[in-house]
Amino acid sequence: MNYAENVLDLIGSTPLVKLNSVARDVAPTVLVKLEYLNPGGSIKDRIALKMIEEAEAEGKLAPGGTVVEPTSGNTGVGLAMVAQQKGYRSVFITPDKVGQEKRDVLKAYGAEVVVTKTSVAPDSPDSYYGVANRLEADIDGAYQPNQFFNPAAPQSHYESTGPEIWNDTDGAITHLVVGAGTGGTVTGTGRYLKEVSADRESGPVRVVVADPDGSIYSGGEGRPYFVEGVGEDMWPGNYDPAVPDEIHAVNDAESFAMTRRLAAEEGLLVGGSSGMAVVAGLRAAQDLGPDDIMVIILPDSGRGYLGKIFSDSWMDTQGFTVEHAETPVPDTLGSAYRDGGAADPRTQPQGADAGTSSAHLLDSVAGLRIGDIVAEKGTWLPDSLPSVVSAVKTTTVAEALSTMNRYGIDAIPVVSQMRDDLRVGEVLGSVSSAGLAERVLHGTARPEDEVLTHADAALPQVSVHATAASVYPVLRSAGAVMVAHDGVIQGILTVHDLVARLGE
Ligand SMILES: N[C@@H](CCSC[C@H](N)C(=O)O)C(=O)O
Repeated sequence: MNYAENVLDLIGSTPLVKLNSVARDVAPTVLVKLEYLNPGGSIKDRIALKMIEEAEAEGKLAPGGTVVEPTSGNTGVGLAMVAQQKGYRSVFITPDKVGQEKRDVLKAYGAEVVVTKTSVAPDSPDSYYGVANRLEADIDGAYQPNQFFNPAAPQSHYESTGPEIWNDTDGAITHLVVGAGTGGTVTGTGRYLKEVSADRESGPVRVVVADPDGSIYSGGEGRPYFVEGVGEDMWPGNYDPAVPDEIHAVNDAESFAMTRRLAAEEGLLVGGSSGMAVVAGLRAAQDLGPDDIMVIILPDSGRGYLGKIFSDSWMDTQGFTVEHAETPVPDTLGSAYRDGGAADPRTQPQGADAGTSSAHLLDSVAGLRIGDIVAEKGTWLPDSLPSVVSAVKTTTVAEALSTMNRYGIDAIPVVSQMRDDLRVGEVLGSVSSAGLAERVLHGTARPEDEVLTHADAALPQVSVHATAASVYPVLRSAGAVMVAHDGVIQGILTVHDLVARLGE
């Protein structure tokens, strides 16, 4: 009989598969390592097991103990699985950019989940690191593996991921491509492969790091991005900068487009960090020849992102372009639609346009593209007016009110920093002149208060690709909407902006 004694025995030994369709324009053989085939669904099972075993061996974790860890999800799943099998309680702290599906998975394993804000500084007590430290101190018998600094994490890749890749390529791998988050995968796997190939005639393995645009590894300031589980806003001890040979910044739009292509063309349902790694790999492969063998690590499955990267409406709302394969409707079906049967899906609004009506909007406005209205608005606004009028979180209620009065705007976003290219993740909420004025008049807000303490939910967000007709119902109830393209806010649209387009 062939079976494992325990699910933990199934961690590792993941296969390599060749990319065909998406890599057809590059010369090297491009192989991907399918880490979603680990039992917890990601590469993080490897570090979870190693960190817990080391903690037990060192007496840091004992029966009755609790595992506490800040995580963007996958390390949490690995730790939850290991903790459950070994009889420990587990508590995970995840930033709010982590999707609900991932949190539900943690709970399914029996873990407890605490959610923190994504847009807080890493050294804030309210960041997911800060809350984890507090819980570790408060819970009796708690142990925080600390994937960002625990040397057992890179060691697990040095002992397993690296040797697996070396053996499965018969020592022929020339390039390793890997996303960096905590830094453990690139440090451990890269270090092993470089060492084992050091004396090779063809030279050592070259390590290519893929990094979300905005993250510090590729020179960013730690600005927010949508891709999950990779990139950083602080330097983790497990990232050894001596290991990478090149680092590529990849933006969310490129990562998500490739993630969808991997599912649609290669049969690989993987997460956004996998799409990001493949974009970086194919970029690096442009300069390589047919004898090169590239291995790209795909960290997790796409099942945790069905409500995001694989949801047309989520993608649309963030302003990402959704490519659709053309599905021809048979002629007979088409004529049935034409003959007054059911509505023809080819002509019905989809995504953001679905389920709304343009009956109450004049034809001259209804069909206008929101992105065009916002761009046009930019051409006649005074130069002094930023494309997105907003209030930085630390400004006062009085200043926010005066900004809205000055520009004649009813509602503005509250942001972490003033930016020309404001990212969706930098929007913390919104304030309206009516709402703030009412609070001041009722004494529940003082003019000198920080505006963030009186912010409401963020303004609704729509895509540049949406039409005025589809956006109008939201606009009418909210008064203003944020218009996004590729995760960046292009401007604010108000009902007045639609009125201004009448008669043009
Ligand atoms: N800063 C990153 C996440 C860091 S790595 C965490 C790890 N992948 C995990 O599963 O916990 C982000 O922006 O998501």
